[in-house]
Parts: sequence; C-alpha cells; structure tokens
Amino acid sequence: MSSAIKSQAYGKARVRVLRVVRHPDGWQELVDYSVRVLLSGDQFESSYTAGDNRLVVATDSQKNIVYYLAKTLDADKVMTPERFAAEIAEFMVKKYDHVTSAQVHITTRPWERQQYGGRHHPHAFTREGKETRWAEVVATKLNPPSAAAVTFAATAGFYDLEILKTTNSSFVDFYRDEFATLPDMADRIVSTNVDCKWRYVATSKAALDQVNFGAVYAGVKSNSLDTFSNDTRAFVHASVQTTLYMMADRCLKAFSEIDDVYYALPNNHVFPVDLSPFGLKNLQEHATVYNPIRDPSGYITGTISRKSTASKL
Ligand SMILES: O=c1[nH]c(=O)c2[nH]c(=O)[nH]c2[nH]1
Repeated sequence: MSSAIKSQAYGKARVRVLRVVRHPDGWQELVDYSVRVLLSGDQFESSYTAGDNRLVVATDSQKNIVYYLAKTLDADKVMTPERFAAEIAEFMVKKYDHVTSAQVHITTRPWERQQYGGRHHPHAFTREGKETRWAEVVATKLNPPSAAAVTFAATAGFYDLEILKTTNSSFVDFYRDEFATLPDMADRIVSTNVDCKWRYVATSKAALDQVNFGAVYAGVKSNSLDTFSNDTRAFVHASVQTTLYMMADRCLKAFSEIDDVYYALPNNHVFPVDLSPFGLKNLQEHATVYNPIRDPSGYITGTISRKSTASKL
C-alpha cells in the first residue's frame, strides 16, 4: 500500500466514572467525569496497516485502567480533573513501553450540594444548569521507550457559563460602509456563554502535583465574572473584544501558574424590538422590550499571554 500514516491515536471515549469519598462523619463528596484516553506511538502503526494487534492495548483495557485508578488512587488525586488526568496519562506511558504519548481529556458533570434551611446536605446533590469544567493532560516520553523522562502539557477550562447584563455595555464608532446597517448602541444588553481555557506553566508531574487546580478554576471563573459585571471602566465594555482582553489580563495577573488564556465569547444578540409602528418608543435609550436571537451570534475569540515570558513557577 502506498499511503503513509501521518498521525494516529486511539483509545476510549466517554468513560463515565463517578467517584464518591465517604468521610467517617457521614459527609460525602462526589465527582462525575467523562474521560477520554488516547494513546499514540509508532509501534501502533502496524495495527492500522497490517492487521497486527499484538501491541494494541484494547480500548476496553484502557477503560478498566480508568476505573482501577479511580478506585486505588488517594482521593486528592481523583477529585480534580487535572490531577486525575495527569495520573492516568502518567500510568499509561509508564506501564506500556510502546506508548510514547497519552492524552487524557476529562469533562466534568457538576453536582451542587443540596441545601435545606441554610444547611448543606451531607450526601444529596442537584444538577445545576451551570458551566462545564474540563481538563486535558498529555504525557509524552522524551526518549521513548524509556519512561525515565516524561514531559506533561496540561490545559483546563470551562464552557457554557451563560451570563447577561442589562446595561453597561456599548458598541459605537465601528467601521461604516454600505454594509453597516447596525446603529451605534451607546447602552445595550450583552449576553454570552463563556468558553475559556488556559494552559498550565508546569511541565513535570512533580510541578503539576503542586498546583491548586481548584483555586485556579474558581479564580479564572470569578475574575471573568467580575470583569464582565463590575469593571466600570467604560472602555472595558466598548465591545466584547475589550471585555475579553480585560478578563484574560486579570486572570494572567492573578495566576502565575498559567501561561495563556483563550476565550471564545459568542455575542448572543438581544435587540430592542422596533415598536414605532404602534406609536411606541422602544429603541436606544427607550428600550425595555427585546428580542433575544440565538442565530446568528457574534463570535469573539482571542488567546492572551504575558508580554514577557519571565514569570514562571
Ligand atoms: O462587541 C461587539 N463586537 C463586535 O465586533 C460587534 N459586531 C456587531 O455587529 N456587534 C458587535 N459587538
């Protein structure tokens, strides 16, 4: 056959694992994950080109390893997606000589602890319609097949954090030509579903083990929300683009653990309805009745990093 494999990776996707930690006093915690494992290495090529399965670690076996590690690892290595992904990725490259790289992607299903009379329930949860947190760790052998030196690349993020504010956003003085029909909007509703991801500085397992992933996740989220809602500098809200940049700038200042931040912010348009045919003023400063439209949306993206690379862990 004359075709060459340019790249290949295989594994198990959507491995659903729910891990519970039961404390002696009755307090219980859970995480609910969907795990995807992808293994790669040159020696898998013959399974694609020659029907040779001898080195193929069955995707079923990979699924079993996810459950085995979920059971046997200390709770702190499982209860954040970043740490669990790093453990699985490291296990795969160390266990199998012919695996040169393992990519592990974990998506979480968030459960909120139920509250009754202001008290947190010890073991009952409810599924909130909130954002989805995820993490991905790739472990790669530097000198395969030796697992003596393995480098790690960790990214994490969340998507579908839906937010809206009814004022304190504008979009004016944009490019005007024969296609520009949108009027200047000195004050408008702005709404988005925040999709955010960030790259960790740490490239060794030992350094990753030191990172407080939960704090970074919570901090990136709260910095994003705070910029959107509470930053009163007018230029921050001159467009979704400026808001995006200020969100990322805040996160990079707050967390030396991360190298860069990517946002995709759909601009979910909420336009005032023209009610002038009925003698009613509802445009510009008179607007109180709007038509939210899902399609099309604006889509503003950017990856922001520090100007100098001096700041490392
Ligand atoms: O914040 C915005 N940025 C744009 O680029 C844009 N374009 C548009 O039609 N509305 C908006 N809003």
